[in-house]
Amino acid sequence: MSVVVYAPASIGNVSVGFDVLGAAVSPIDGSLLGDRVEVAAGTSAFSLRCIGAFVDKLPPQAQDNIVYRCWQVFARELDYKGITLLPVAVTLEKNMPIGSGLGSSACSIVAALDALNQYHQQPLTSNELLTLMGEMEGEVSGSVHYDNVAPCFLGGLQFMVQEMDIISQEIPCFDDWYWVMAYPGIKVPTAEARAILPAQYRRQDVIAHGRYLGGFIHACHSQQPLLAAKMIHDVVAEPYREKLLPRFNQARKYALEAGAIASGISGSGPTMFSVCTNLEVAQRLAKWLADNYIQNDQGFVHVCQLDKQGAKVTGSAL
Ligand SMILES: Nc1ncnc2c1ncn2[C@@H]1O[C@H](COP(=O)(O)OP(=O)(O)O)[C@@H](O)[C@H]1O
Ligand SMILES: N[C@@H](CCOP(=O)(O)O)C(=O)O
Repeated sequence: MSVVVYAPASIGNVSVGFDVLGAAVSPIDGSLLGDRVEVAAGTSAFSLRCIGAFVDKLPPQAQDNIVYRCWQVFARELDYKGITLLPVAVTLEKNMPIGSGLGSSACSIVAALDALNQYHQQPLTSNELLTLMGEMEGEVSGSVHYDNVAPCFLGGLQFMVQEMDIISQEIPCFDDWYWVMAYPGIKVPTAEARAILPAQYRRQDVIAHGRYLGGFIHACHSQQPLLAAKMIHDVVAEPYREKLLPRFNQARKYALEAGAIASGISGSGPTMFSVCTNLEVAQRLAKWLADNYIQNDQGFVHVCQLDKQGAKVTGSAL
């Protein structure tokens, strides 16, 4: 018996909520934009086989793969609970480019921990799993943030509450929005994109950030899509990161002139997202981005919508 889990791409920050907002997305054409992990019976405590389009971008040594660390912390938690750890053979299908701004590490982390937990008949609660997921993200990016792993695991648009033992809760969003995701094909390591951010901000930026974030959350709850779109502004990270994204400003200007209602950096980049309310506009923009924002054959553009389910067990073995 084996378990295969698919974990979707995510948009960290969603521009307006640095480290506290994240959205899971999936291509409307049904193609996979996420990693898959299979856990099967092993002949030793742990083995790892890696396949997939971006397998050659992974660390060559298994012990440097975050999936291995996921198994180690999962084993730690079972030991605390006095539960027997089963020998496992793990397969990672690496479909997500690394350093992409699409939550690539989160996809592997979520798929691995969810699959290990399912294979062991779910000894850990969702909150316990999400806590481990945040710990793993902190290892690869230098500081714990949940805005990729929470939407990737739980689906939808997630707000990082982090109070009263609640890590994340879903915010109602707009299921009819089209999220055009354009990955240019170059790498921007999250850790580096976090290191360049200032330690302090001006009062006026703090006030603006509070207005945008609070306004966005209010507009989502009161279902005012155009107001929500107007609030999608990043005064925390984008002013410092845009220089890491060649052609981003021109692409964002084109997107808004072409009919997108919002556009920004996905996670720490270089992927950019643009929100459209009309499929034809989204598809026309996707074509333009493919011709003008993509920089090599590793790049791609997908028209997506919110993935409301998040991580899911899939039938097909790897
Ligand atoms: N299975 C994995 N998937 C993605 N990154 C991994 C994995 N295992 C180890 N890593 C390492 O984690 C780091 C992830 O880099 P990061 O910039 O956070 O990527 P992303 O922003 O796409 O998640 C890289 O140094 C990468 O080598
Ligand atoms: N809040 C994080 C999000 C990183 O997303 P990723 O997809 O680039 O890993 C940040 O902005 O650093």
